[in-house]
Amino acid sequence: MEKRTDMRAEALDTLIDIERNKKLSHIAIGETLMRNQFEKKADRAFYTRLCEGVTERKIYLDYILDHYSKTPMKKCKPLIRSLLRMGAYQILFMDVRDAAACSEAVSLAKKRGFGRLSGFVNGVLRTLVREKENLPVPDKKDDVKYVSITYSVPEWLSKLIIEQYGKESAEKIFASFLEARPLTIRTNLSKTTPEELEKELEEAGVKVEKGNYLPYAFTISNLNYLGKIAAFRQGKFAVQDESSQLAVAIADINEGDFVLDVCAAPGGKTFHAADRLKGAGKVLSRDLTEYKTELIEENKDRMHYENVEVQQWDALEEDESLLESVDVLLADLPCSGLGIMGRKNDIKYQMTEEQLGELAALQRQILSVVWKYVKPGGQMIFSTCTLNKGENAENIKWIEENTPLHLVSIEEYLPQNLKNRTGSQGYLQLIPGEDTCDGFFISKFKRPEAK
Ligand SMILES: C[S@@+](CC[C@H](N)C(=O)[O-])C[C@H]1O[C@@H](n2cnc3c(N)ncnc32)[C@H](O)[C@@H]1O
Repeated sequence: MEKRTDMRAEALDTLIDIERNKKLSHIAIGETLMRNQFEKKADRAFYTRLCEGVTERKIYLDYILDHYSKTPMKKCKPLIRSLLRMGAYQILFMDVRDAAACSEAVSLAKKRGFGRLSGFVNGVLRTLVREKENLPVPDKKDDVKYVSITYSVPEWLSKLIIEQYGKESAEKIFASFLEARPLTIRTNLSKTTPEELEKELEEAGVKVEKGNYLPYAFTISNLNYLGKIAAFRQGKFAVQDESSQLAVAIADINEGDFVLDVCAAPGGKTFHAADRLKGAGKVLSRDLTEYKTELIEENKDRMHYENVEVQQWDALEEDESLLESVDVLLADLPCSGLGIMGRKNDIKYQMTEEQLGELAALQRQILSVVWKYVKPGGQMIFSTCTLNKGENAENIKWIEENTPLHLVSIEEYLPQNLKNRTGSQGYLQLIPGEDTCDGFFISKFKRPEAK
């Protein structure tokens, strides 16, 4: 129990750090884990779940707390607000004794110099415990507000997804983001087989389940650190969602091909492509900054693909030396990331409507430069990890109208459970809640052969 108290104090500091310094939650959490090296797996899990849970359910928690507090959460001091959110999250979503959630919050308030507000914290949380079976429900007649509060998403985002996918799908999408996400991996087929990898991981005590779409994909659990797993250190697998794996699965990559990945960090698709080249051919893997290219280099060091060349290059700048030279162009462009909100809790709070428009425009600017690298008869895979149609459906229309490239069917590359949707038209939108993966958009274009 003493340890748990420490975990709550750590979580409180992290949540304040996120709010005050506008730090990304996974960075703030990662820094604390790195600094403290909590020994017990259960402590780490408790701390992480509390920080992530409070962050992802912030809007809902404030709605509930506002019902039981005389002072609205917006007006509370940051420390008290975070303490109340933490208490409410434990009471409503965690397997923790209610009395412990309340008393630990009160004791933390006192320890941090807010003794005179400890009665207020106690009162709000104890009322919540009493009313827990009788919680307020947002007004169902107002779709946007209802979805926004229930699934903790800003109203503009609730409105956007309802407009683009309908209310029922929007609810499924946002509900799925609140579920635990499994860690998905891709077998590096040039280094091992899926069967051997599965066996090796199980022998190391890792729980392994088959993927839903690709024969070389697995989800893994019951592990401490990836770095402790020999198969990972030896580059036998990469962490990659199946949706992202599908982006390379739909490309025809043949041994000897020249593949260019224009926005590559940390290298998920680069190394998948390299794996398919089986040592013959080359992947030129580019990203904008040194920090990003170093991330690709780190993965290269671990996975040892000699035929991957990493370069710092701004995709907006035309590289004349590459014109009409590339067999397969991977254009996995910067996007709003609305498809991976379940993994990255901050996206929904940090993204804005204006940024959506700016990102779609940036994608077009990059596309207007990079399509020219595709050789006649070559292909371009355009993908994003977003659900926003302005960056997806509208951009593929733009590519067809503004370049000689045209969409080609991807149906034959798709697994049975993704066939008969839009694959024959050359694209697929993967939808969380309906599909068992991140929200992702994939499309395939071909440049006509020279006459
Ligand atoms: C969606 S991520 C790429 C993910 C990667 N393809 C993978 O599978 O691991 C988009 C990347 O585009 C990069 N980027 C943004 N603007 C860029 C530019 N002007 N030139 C090159 N890369 C850029 C970002 O740094 C980011 O790493």
